[in-house]
Amino acid sequence: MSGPRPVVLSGPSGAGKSTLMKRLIKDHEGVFGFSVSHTTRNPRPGEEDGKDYHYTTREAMQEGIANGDFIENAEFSGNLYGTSKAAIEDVQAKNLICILDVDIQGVRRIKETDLNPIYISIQPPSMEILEKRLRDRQTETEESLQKRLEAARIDMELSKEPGVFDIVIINDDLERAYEDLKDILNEVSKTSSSLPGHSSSTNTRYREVMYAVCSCTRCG
Ligand SMILES: Nc1nc2c(ncn2[C@@H]2O[C@H](COP(=O)(O)OP(=O)(O)O)[C@@H](O)[C@H]2O)c(=O)[nH]1
Ligand SMILES: Nc1ncnc2c1ncn2[C@@H]1O[C@H](COP(=O)(O)OP(=O)(O)O)[C@@H](O)[C@H]1O
Repeated sequence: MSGPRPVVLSGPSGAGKSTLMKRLIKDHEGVFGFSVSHTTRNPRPGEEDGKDYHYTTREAMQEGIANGDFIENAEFSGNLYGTSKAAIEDVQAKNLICILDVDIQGVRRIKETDLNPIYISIQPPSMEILEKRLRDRQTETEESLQKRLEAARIDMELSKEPGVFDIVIINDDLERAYEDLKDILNEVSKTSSSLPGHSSSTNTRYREVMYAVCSCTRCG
């Protein structure tokens, strides 16, 4: 795939991915674009078709998957979700950095493609805080909340495996997490425009991250 490297945001439902991503896109107009996924779940109040998701039926989505329209798809909490090729092409055609919000299954499937994104995991400080945030959000029934918590436990374990993510951000304090996300993406954009630029970073933590995501011969 050509153009700037896409960014995959993953992590448990309720970790704060949408909150961080929406803010990032709003604060950097003309820089980032969201890959609008398809889903069979119902829209929540305030969500817009074509903006938050393409809301569809299982039959239509399965047909699209069979046609090869999706780069990845997964079942999550009783619904189908997937990233269409068109969703990514729409963003890349505008020369924006494509941001994808996918679950851990999506991360694994994207790794089998040639998309070559940066993989960032957004994690909650604890299961207790995650549950509180999901309850306070008031978007889930008790049943879907329990399914999300079960998926979150699995996600939090798998995310610890080395090599799955380039970086993990703990979303405890929202401002701090947002600053971390911006700093990381800043470093990524610097290094992709002028390689090798990593050693110019004075921040040890980000330097380590950049060595992890870089494919240049100096760092590889
Ligand atoms: N694999 C995959 N996962 C997706 C996609 N779109 C959203 N998801 C994930 O599906 C899960 C549920 O998303 P959603 O229903 O919006 O609930 P929320 O995460 O609690 O706001 C989240 O983990 C998302 O990251 C997609 O296109 N592919
Ligand atoms: N750092 C934070 N502190 C407190 N509440 C948060 C924080 N980050 C997100 N939230 C809230 O937690 C809920 C889940 O966040 P959301 O962005 O919807 O998560 P996700 O997209 O990962 O499912 C939302 O109601 C959001 O306002």
